Amino acid sequence: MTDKPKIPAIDLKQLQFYYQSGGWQLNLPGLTLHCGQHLFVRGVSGSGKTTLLNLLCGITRPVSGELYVNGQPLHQLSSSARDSLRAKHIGVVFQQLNLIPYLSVLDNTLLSSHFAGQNKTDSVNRAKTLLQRLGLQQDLWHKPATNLSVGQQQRVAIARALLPKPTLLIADEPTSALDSDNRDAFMRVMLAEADANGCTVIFVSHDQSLTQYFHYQLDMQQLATGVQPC
Ligand SMILES: Nc1ncnc2c1ncn2[C@@H]1O[C@H](COP(=O)(O)OP(=O)(O)OP(=O)(O)O)[C@@H](O)[C@H]1O
Repeated sequence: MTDKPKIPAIDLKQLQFYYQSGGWQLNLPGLTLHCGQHLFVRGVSGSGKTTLLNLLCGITRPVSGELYVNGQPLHQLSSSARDSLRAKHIGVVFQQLNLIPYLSVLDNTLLSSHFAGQNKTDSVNRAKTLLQRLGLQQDLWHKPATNLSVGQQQRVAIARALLPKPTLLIADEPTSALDSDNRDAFMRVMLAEADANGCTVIFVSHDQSLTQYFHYQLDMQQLATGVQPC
């Protein structure tokens, strides 16, 4: 009996995207990433890194081409179906973090498990453990997110993204405000959590020193010419 072929975590083919205002275009011939692989993406400012992440997590839809995430055809799904897939399976850390200013650190963290439909008591316990491992101690948990420094907010954002144990984690410059000790702790917690849950990671950063943490690295120029990470 032969093994069933494994479904890639990410599989894109001849993907094209441009904004309504025109001018700039993203053309990606192909990219395949398998479950559990961790990819570091770099590129000069304006090369399309954030646009690529928005496509991969279904916030925007490609103009043409095919984009499969865990076998789901994102290029064919409605906006609400893409939102539902993201809530259940994709953890995202946006460059702007998108924390709710008036909610506490703990409630911001819990939002992801709420949208994923997970058990509240289990989620609260796991959220507290994650926050602690990221160096955010109990005295901060009930403060509004806006009372935190940007580096602390970045750690809340990764805790929120990791909480529901996503199958795909997408992070856009999530460590830009962290000092080196907190950045290293952040990377260790993020990747240990990802490995424990078989989660695929796509991580965008300008910080070249972080490439040591990843299985593969690519720049946007390589992606635009169809270079594969393996
Ligand atoms: N909402 C938008 N409408 C029109 N053009 C946009 C929009 N967002 C980005 N762009 C353009 O698309 C291109 C890619 O932008 P994107 O933000 O993806 O780049 P980036 O590599 O993430 O940049 P940075 O490293 O500075 O964050 C740029 O030329 C940018 O001006």
